[in-house]
Amino acid sequence: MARNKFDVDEELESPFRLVHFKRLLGYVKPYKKLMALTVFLMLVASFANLIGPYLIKQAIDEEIPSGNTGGIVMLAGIYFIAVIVTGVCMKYRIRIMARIGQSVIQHIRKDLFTHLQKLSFSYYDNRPHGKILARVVNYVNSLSDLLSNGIINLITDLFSIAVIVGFMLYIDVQLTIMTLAGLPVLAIIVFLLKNAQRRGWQRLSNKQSNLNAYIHESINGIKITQSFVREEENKKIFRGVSDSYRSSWMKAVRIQFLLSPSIDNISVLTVSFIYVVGIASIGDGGVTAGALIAFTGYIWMFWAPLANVGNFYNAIITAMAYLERIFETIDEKPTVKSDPHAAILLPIKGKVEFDDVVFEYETEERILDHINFKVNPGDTIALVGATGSGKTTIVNLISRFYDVKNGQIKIDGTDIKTVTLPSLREQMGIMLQDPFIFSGTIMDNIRYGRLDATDEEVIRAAKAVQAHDFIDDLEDGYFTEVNERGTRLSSGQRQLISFARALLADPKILILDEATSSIDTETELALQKGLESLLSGRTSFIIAHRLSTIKNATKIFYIENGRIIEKGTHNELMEKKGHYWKLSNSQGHSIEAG
Ligand SMILES: Nc1ncnc2c1ncn2[C@@H]1O[C@H](COP(=O)(O)OP(=O)(O)OP(=O)(O)O)[C@@H](O)[C@H]1O
Repeated sequence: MARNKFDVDEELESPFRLVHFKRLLGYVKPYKKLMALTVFLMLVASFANLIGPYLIKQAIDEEIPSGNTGGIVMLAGIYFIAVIVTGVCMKYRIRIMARIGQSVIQHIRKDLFTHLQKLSFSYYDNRPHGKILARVVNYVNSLSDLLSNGIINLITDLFSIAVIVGFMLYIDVQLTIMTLAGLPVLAIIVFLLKNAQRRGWQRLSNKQSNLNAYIHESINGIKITQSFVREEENKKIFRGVSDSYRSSWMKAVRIQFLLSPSIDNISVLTVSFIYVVGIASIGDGGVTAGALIAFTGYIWMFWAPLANVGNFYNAIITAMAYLERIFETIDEKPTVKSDPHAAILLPIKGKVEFDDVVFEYETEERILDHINFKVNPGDTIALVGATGSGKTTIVNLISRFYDVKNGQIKIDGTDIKTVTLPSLREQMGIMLQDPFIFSGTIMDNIRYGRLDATDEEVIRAAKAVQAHDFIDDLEDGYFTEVNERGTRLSSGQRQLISFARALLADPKILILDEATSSIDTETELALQKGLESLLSGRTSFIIAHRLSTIKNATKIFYIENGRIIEKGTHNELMEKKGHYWKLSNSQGHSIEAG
């Protein structure tokens, strides 16, 4: 059962977890020298920036009244240098931080992708692929800002706040206390608004993930959509998903735009208040005009870093939710994995045994019920039976795509759970009903399972399965580019390519899951020869609804409700006049009827 459909929001509300934050810092650690340099640059920049109002105060209160032109020029010069220093430091800080941020993101994304490659079928069975995509792309991107700016900004903002308050106290203690008195009120407003803002962004990224999942599903199913003329219905669903994305976007920005004017208003109120109090006290020998101007300058500068600290708090809380999902994926244990003490499966002969195998998917419904059989090397086994009876499940277990619940599967007498997965799967060749074609050339696609094969070996394999002629007819022959899923090829051609791919990989055990279903009778006849060379010397399991393709099998297993209820050669089963005979007759009748 799908854990999360395209229209079900992911849980994105998570508390701050120090362990995740530490893990994130682990990714940043290799860049700690560069980070230290950036902090230094930021501190220099903010100090140079903050000195401005103080210089103005000096000019107004000291140099202008005393008519000291040299002093004024010197202050202007210091100001000019401060501006240049700020600019240069900022430029390098942005450059270094962007580099660190992107490197860290690349590292996290690489870990995610590498791990996704290892996860078992059951993981993919249960999740919309668009949402997995959102984790690798969108969620990781969302960390970018936090990593590029957030952490460093926090340090410099806290530093700026301390320096500003220092300058303010130096200018006038009383005015500073008055300014800071309003601080708790502002903090509460910022906190509340920011909280709402964070929830707004989380809702938005949920909706974006849903949108991703739906678009992904729709692209994959486009042919079915068009053939069932579902475009209008799908448009309605899309409009629904996209409307909720739009409205959550609107809500998020509405809250965001509320914050900035609020802070501006509070700043203006505070500055006005300080002007009133300050001007009233100028005459009484209180603050000087220059001090008042400098002081209000600092007030303006004070709110920005304060709001940034609030921003950081929210950015980190939001990032925590993303990190949680990202680390959850990285930590997801493959349900099927090599045992730590697993041995390498040495080159096999191809004997396969199912010893009282019981199997259930995550739904815990019994799918295979005490399956027993022994297959000798080189045998061809055909699996037949009604749809949903468990044929594909049996062959999936041989490659250990899922683990059995009870019983054992042995290859050449070795329990497949005791050997490493790569050494097992390398000796298997699997061809599915809808063979996957990757973007690239036909040559690349055939070579997919054996990268060291020469061009001549690829061509020989293609010839053996009768694929050479059609490939040769393509405009660039073996070097013709095909797109993902091989949409420019017919399904029969895709199957022939997957036959060649399997032959080239030279597996000892071959699994053909309805692999000949899309090949026309003429091609099939030609293919029989190729298939013979493909099957010879290998143990093969063939699932086919068309019984004509499996008459020559060493043994035929008739599967019903997860059990083998008939076993034997075609002739034996025909004589038995049981289920296989009935199936065979029904196909004969339907052919006659057709
Ligand atoms: N990933 C899965 N999760 C849960 N149940 C599954 C999963 N895959 C298959 N099943 C169920 O297991 C049963 C056997 O499926 P299986 O694909 O092995 O049948 P089959 O005999 O190969 O069918 P067909 O001939 O239609 O391909 C079915 O009832 C199916 O619904």
